[in-house]
This record gives sequence, C-alpha cells and structure tokens, in this order.
Amino acid sequence: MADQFAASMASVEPGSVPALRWEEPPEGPVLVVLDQRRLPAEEVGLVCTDVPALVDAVRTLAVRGAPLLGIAGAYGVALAAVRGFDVVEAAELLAHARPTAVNLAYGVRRALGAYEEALKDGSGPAQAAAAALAEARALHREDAEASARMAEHGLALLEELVPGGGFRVLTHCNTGALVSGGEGTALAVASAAHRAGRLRRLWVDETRPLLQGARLTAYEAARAGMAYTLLADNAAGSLFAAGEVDAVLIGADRIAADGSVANKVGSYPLAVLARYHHVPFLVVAPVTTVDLGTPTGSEIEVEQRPGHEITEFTVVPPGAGAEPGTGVPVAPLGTQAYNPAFDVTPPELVTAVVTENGVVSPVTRAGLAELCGRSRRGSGSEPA
Ligand SMILES: CSC[C@H]1O[C@H](OP(=O)(O)O)[C@H](O)[C@@H]1O
Repeated sequence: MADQFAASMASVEPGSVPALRWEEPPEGPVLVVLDQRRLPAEEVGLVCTDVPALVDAVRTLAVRGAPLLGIAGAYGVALAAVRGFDVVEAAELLAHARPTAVNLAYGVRRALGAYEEALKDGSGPAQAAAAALAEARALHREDAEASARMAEHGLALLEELVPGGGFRVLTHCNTGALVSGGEGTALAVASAAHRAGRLRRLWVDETRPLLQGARLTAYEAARAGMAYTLLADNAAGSLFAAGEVDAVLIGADRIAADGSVANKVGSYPLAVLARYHHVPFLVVAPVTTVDLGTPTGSEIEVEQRPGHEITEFTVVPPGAGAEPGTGVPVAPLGTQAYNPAFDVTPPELVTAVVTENGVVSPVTRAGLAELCGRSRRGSGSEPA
C-alpha cells in the first residue's frame, strides 16, 4: 500500500501533493497519510488501519497542519465507524490528539455529528458509517475550495498592499498542500502569486525545531518552481532591516474571537518585526480556524512539546525509523528545554486575516464574526 502511494506520488503534479487519501483495499478501508516526518528525503504513505495509529500520526506530526488535521480527524471518525470500533471513544481520542489547532476538533465533530444524526434517523451502523465518510469527503472538498478562494483574496490583497514590482514574501512553518485538501493557506497565496508571475522571492524560515520550513515548504516551493531562499529563523530580522521583505504570509492554528492568532512558534516575533519595519503581516486561514468560542488569545491552549525536539537534532534518514529520541544530542544530556509548539500574536499586530469568505482588516471581533457568518457550515467551533 505504501509503495503504491509513493508510486502515485511520483506522478503528482508539482505543488499538489496528496497529503492524505482514503483507500478501500479488499482487507478493509484505510486512511493513508503522507508521512511528513520523512520529507523531503522520502515520499512514504503511512497506512492507518485504526484510530490509535492515526492519533499517533497526529501526535508525531506525521500528519500535521490545522486544516489537514480537521480532514484527518473526520476521516478518523469514519474509519472507526466503518471498522466497527467505538466511534464516540475514537472521536474523543482524535479531538484531543493535539490541543491548539481548532480544526481537529471541528473535523471530528463534523463526522461524528453526521454519524449520530444518521443513527437518530433510524439508519443502521453501516449507513451511519457511510454518512460519516460522506461528511469527511465533504470537508475535504470544502477545504480545497476554501484554499483556492483564500489564494484569490490573498493575491488581490498583496496587489493592493504592494503595488508595482513582484512580491518578496516571507513565510514561516509550512502552509501548503501538505496542510490542506487543496494548495494550502498562506503558501497557496504565494503559489497564486508565482503562477501570476508576481512572486519575486519566497523567503522560507527554516522553522526550528521541527524544520517544517526547511523540510516541507522548501520541498513544495521547489516542486512548484518558485524562486525561494531558505533562512535560519534568527536571520529574518536582518532581512527586514535590509528592506528585503514586502509582506509576511503565515497560517494559523486557532484564531480567537478577538483576532488573536495562534500559529507556529516564531510567528509573534515576526509580527513585531513587521510592525517595526512597516511591513504587512497577513494571516491566511479558513473560517474553520476561527474559534468564536474562545474569546481571547489568553484562552488558547498552547501545545507544549517534548524537550528532545530541542535538545536533539532529529532528521529521519531514508529507510530509518522515526522513533522519538533517535536524534543526535546537541545539548548536554539532562538539559531542560522550553518547547512551545505555537505562540499567540495579538490582533493589533495583524494587518489582515485572509479567509475564503474575504479579508478582515483591521482585525476586529465584529469583522471576524461577520466573515464567519457568511459560511454555509458555520465558523470555527467550540472544541469537541
Ligand atoms: C495552515 S495550517 C499550518 C499550520 O500548522 C503548523 O503547525 P504544525 O506543523 O505543528 O501542525 C503551523 O502552525 C502552520 O502555520
């Protein structure tokens, strides 16, 4: 199965990488996720035959990125239902696999809701499982559509904010097709600018400690043929000082009702740099990442990850395992490490939030609520 998936990857158009796919082999349905821990060296599919396997893939960031976590969570509920596992228990495990990205709980709730609704309407377990799968597929499609519309709105905003020559855009972490049913969020805007011949340079923060930028954004940018340059996170300040950045484009894991943005750690310092250097700081996220149930940024739970991600340098070589703690120590044994996966940027440092329903700038509670209100499926959601 994994080989088939890898083989299918080879034929994938540059820039559009299937980050996950539902498969129905004779031995029973599975969710195959592209193991992002092994990129860029290997394109290997991780075959999840049950929910614990998917939960482990989420926790170890084999599958990652807010919108994709929502899609994976929804398929996970469907997997539990079609394989006759305890669906409510599976939903609980999935929704709490990682705390910060609101999309995960949202996707789980979407599929669980469809399953329970079907049972309430008198359907049997098989039909209810089919309803959960249909909802996961719907969420997958919706996210792809949202990605395309975010790219349109984001490109139009860049044209407005950065008139004249091409854009030199700095991005952090990874926000492309690897986090989405489509081409992603912030990186989808950069891809649209690239296709329009307007992307002069994509500055790619390596994004310590898990190097999503160096490993994943560089991989996606190279496949798409973008003009990109990788930099150490610490070097971003000197790029701003040299006047080399026209705009910052980042994604989000949870946007609170007041417009506070939780995103990969290192986003907040970029917002401060952008403000000091009068550079637009743009957050690109679907409305499913806006959580009107969380009033302010101080209520967002920021995931604290294991210290070995900081004290060891871990790159999964081809064919090797991806077990935690298999890295090369870069600090003395026993070193304590502070390793928040995200930080929170206050709304006053965000120039605009770009969603599939449009742009809000400045970022206000009312503006966000209005954008979310335009959605068919409603906005963000209370955590499951
Ligand atoms: C647009 S979702 C991508 C978002 O998720 C990343 O976090 P992680 O790699 O830990 O899943 C990062 O915050 C990105 O901005």
